[in-house]
Amino acid sequence: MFSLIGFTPKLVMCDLDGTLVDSAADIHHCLNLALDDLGLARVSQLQVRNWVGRGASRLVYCVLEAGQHPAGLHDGLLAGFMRHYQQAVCQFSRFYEGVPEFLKACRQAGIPLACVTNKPYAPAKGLLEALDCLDDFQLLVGGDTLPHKKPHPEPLQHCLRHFGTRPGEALMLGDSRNDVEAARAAGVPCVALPYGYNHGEPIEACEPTWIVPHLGVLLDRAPA
Ligand SMILES: O=C(O)COP(=O)(O)O
Ligand SMILES: [Mg+2]
Repeated sequence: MFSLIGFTPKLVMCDLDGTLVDSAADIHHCLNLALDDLGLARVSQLQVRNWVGRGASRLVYCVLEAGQHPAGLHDGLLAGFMRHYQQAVCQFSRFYEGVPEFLKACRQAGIPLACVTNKPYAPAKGLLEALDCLDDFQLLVGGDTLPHKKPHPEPLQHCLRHFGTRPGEALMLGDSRNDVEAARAAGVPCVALPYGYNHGEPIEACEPTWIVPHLGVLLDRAPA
């Protein structure tokens, strides 16, 4: 395990949306239910895929801006979205290729896992629970857990302190510029996945330490 990156990390910090879980269909569905409640036009799943990654509040601002709706609707739409999403966080969401095997391998190797997401804590916990992997993570940091979220290094530094791990001995896994920049600012090497949500920008442009097609590649098995 981990021969591709040349060291065995003492802590693996994982982004959630777009890295472990393809969650855009549920986010899209619940956003549209909240838009319906307010009599506003629906958005497409492609739009949502380009907006996810900076937390729920920013997501709602993107929706309002795209529909040319007044910013004053933000708090109402956010509350509606959170209500719907909390009730139906995992109707369509699925792990990406290699994720269950990767989590299992880390568990078996005794490598602690933290989930570091910009998604608010409550739905992040609900999603991990629904996918039956909450217990794989010794720590969950949501977008509303600390004063700053990614790309600020604070969530990663919080994890490093919690586990007493030095930055260079940890590993960040992510799909977006937020993850790569947070890792860089915290001094943590970063494996990026190219399949997630990066606001339309190729992940190469963010210059992560490594890019792998899926997390199964880190397990040193021959690809299927
Ligand atoms: O919900 C979001 O904004 C994305 O969260 P992520 O940090 O898990 O990609
Ligand atoms: Mg992400």
